[in-house]
Amino acid sequence: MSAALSVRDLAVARGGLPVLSDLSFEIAPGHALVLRGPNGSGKTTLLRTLAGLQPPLRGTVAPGPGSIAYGAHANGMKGTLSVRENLTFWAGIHGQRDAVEDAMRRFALTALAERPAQGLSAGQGRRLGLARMVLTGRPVWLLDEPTVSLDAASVAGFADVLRGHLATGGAALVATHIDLGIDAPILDVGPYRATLADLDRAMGRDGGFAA
Ligand SMILES: Nc1ncnc2c1ncn2[C@@H]1O[C@H](COP(=O)(O)OP(=O)(O)OP(=O)(O)O)[C@@H](O)[C@H]1O
Repeated sequence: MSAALSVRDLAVARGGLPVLSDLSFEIAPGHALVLRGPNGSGKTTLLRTLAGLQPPLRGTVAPGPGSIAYGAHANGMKGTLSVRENLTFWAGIHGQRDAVEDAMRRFALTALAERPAQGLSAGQGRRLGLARMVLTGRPVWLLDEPTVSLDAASVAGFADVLRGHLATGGAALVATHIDLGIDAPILDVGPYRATLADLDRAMGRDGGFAA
């Protein structure tokens, strides 16, 4: 079976500076991979690159961004529109309008359906962002600290949704510091930290000693 996500010899940069290099991994359909590494080690940069939000320095990512749903933030929601209106809009873009009520139920948003998005708490907004991601209907989820601001019940609810996604052949790459109770290997980005040689390469220098 072909990989849901295949990354080959990837190098990524932030602000023009190489952050990670020589990364290769695959995620099979039905599987998740947990991203770990200290603050500033490049997890977000990697996820943004995989999502097609910024170009890689080198390497390949397959499939393209059209198969990938990124994020867990409520960014981009219309603050004056209600939770239901926002989700209906996003679901419509992805041909998933029939799935809106179920997504609201799964993220405990039904009671908040008529609430303007700008009136949500941080955790409620996070649940709205996760519901929007689910409504893309895309097979590969890239999640950047999805449980930040979530209470214990919401973390458990999210883990259930993620398990359901994997059970139906979806895949996920999740940067998280907490144990989601998902059976997934861990990819520590520490060993892939970019070197001075990567910086030289990115700046078009040969990295050798000056004569
Ligand atoms: N907007 C930016 N412009 C330039 N450099 C940035 C920017 N955001 C982050 N960086 C730098 O890029 C590097 C990688 O940051 P990144 O956010 O990918 O790490 P992270 O592993 O996700 O960190 P955290 O665990 O704190 O979320 C860090 O050195 C960081 O300081």
